[in-house]
Amino acid sequence: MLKLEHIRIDNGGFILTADFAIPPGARVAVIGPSGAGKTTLIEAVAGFLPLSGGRILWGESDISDQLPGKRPVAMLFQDGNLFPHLTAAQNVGLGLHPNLRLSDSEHARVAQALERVGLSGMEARKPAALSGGQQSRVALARVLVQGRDILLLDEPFAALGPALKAEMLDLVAELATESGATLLMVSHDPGDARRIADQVVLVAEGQAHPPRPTADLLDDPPPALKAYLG
Ligand SMILES: Nc1ncnc2c1ncn2[C@@H]1O[C@H](COP(=O)(O)OP(=O)(O)OP(=O)(O)O)[C@@H](O)[C@H]1O
Repeated sequence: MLKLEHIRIDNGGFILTADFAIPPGARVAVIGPSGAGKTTLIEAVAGFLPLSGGRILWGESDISDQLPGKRPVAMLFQDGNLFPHLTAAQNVGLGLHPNLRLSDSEHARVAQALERVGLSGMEARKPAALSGGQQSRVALARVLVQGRDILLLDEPFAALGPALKAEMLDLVAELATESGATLLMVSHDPGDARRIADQVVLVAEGQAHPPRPTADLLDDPPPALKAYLG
């Protein structure tokens, strides 16, 4: 269980509060107007932003003061964040060790992760020699190889076309199910939420609201969501 216990985040004067729990293995979409605080919420869970109140718990442990690398989280950024001078395998290996000194079993884990996202045989290619979709797969393999309990995705596939985005979302859902990881995904697109999320956290008016079943919320949106959905 990921518990956000009366948390308060102060992001340069912008204040966001949240008080709810997310069951393990849930797939949660985080939606809301631009500037409402979706990234702020995800970054606080990842440990990139400190709390100014409350606690974040994973199971029984309080992770509020843990450094990002020590938390049970892996984050997939908007642009994938691949290094152009490194191969696909090296970019994935960074998920295990920033210095890329990997043991034999770690090299095997990198190869397995690349295979799982459909990139066998492309280990030695650099990002420039991969398509946009393949680059997204490398970034996803880097998240996967870390084997963390919580996956945080911030608008991960915004740059991809609709068909490719749908394919990547389905792959993320499959991988989360396989590993039992809890997924939190920021998206601007309610269609993404319907596609892979069983619950939705609405971020609006300074608050991240408790998760609600996706169809319930999107079929009968509260005013703040209605205004955003148009
Ligand atoms: N470093 C900062 N200093 C001051 N204010 C900030 C800082 N970073 C973000 N903010 C403000 O915090 C608020 C929330 O930003 P955040 O990026 O979390 O929103 P968002 O919902 O993810 O937006 P978008 O959908 O546009 O990406 C915004 O009003 C933004 O201007």
